[in-house]
Amino acid sequence: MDWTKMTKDELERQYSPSRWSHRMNADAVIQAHVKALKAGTERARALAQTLLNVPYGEGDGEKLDVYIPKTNCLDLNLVIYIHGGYWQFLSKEESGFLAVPLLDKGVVVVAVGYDIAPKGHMDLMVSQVRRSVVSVVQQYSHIRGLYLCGHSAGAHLAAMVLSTDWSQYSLNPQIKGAFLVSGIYDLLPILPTYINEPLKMTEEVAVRNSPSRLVPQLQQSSPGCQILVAVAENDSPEFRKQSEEYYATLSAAGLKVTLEDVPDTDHFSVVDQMVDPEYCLTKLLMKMMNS
Ligand SMILES: N[C@@H](CC(=O)c1ccccc1NC=O)C(=O)O
Repeated sequence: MDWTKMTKDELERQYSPSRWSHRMNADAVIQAHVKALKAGTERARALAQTLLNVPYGEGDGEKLDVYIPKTNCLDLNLVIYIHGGYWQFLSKEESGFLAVPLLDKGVVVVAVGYDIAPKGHMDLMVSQVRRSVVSVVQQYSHIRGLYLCGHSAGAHLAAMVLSTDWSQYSLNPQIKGAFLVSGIYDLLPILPTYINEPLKMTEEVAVRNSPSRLVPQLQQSSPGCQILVAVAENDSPEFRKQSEEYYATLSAAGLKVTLEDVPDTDHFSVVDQMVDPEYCLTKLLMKMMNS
């Protein structure tokens, strides 16, 4: 069904990922997700050489964590991870888990912090993640390749980074690949829902921050970027449609994009399993970096 024909209740159901898990009830699945992210981040902090709370701007929330392989080799790839949580939950403190499988393979992982709502608003969060990428490129200019990975609201923010008009910034980061996991690319359907209560987006804000409408800018800014749009098999029909439609738009624009429908996953397990080096998305990310 077209979202414009849905009631507020139905939209809220479609945009409540925890209600669609086949593993657990809504509260339990979120709890398990946060627990898995925290445990993974703790492991990563033990395994890596870390630089925590590195500022990328003046604001209190404008800090990032760097996870560096202990066996220092030259020619490293770097992945910037942008956490999810509907622009109002989670932080970089539980967002280092992706380093667990990648450190061994000589990949630096950066977990970006940004000001979630109600402190932050959509334009600010988008500006923060863009500036964090510029700052990482300035700091690590010698790296082999720069990649982005984002989950849920973080996939939205990563897609907004790809669609940046860099003429406003001090440099143009060459992003080699982007891993967009269970993202939202059109913000209009969430305007009438509870998700927008702390965000307070107007239609104008939602329109200018919807990656689905910024594909021409992406084509200009990131024409060679390899993009993987991944969605969980058990994501809600609306979430699945968000990924399918964004993939189709990118593909029609001639971009290098693939759609990955990840079997036997829900909105949360689709990303928290990335601590496992044998998980299909972890392998695909490694493959992207080695291609
Ligand atoms: N109300 C949302 C909550 C949610 O999405 C969420 C909550 C805590 C941490 C992460 C979340 N979502 C995505 O990462 C839900 O029903 O799943």
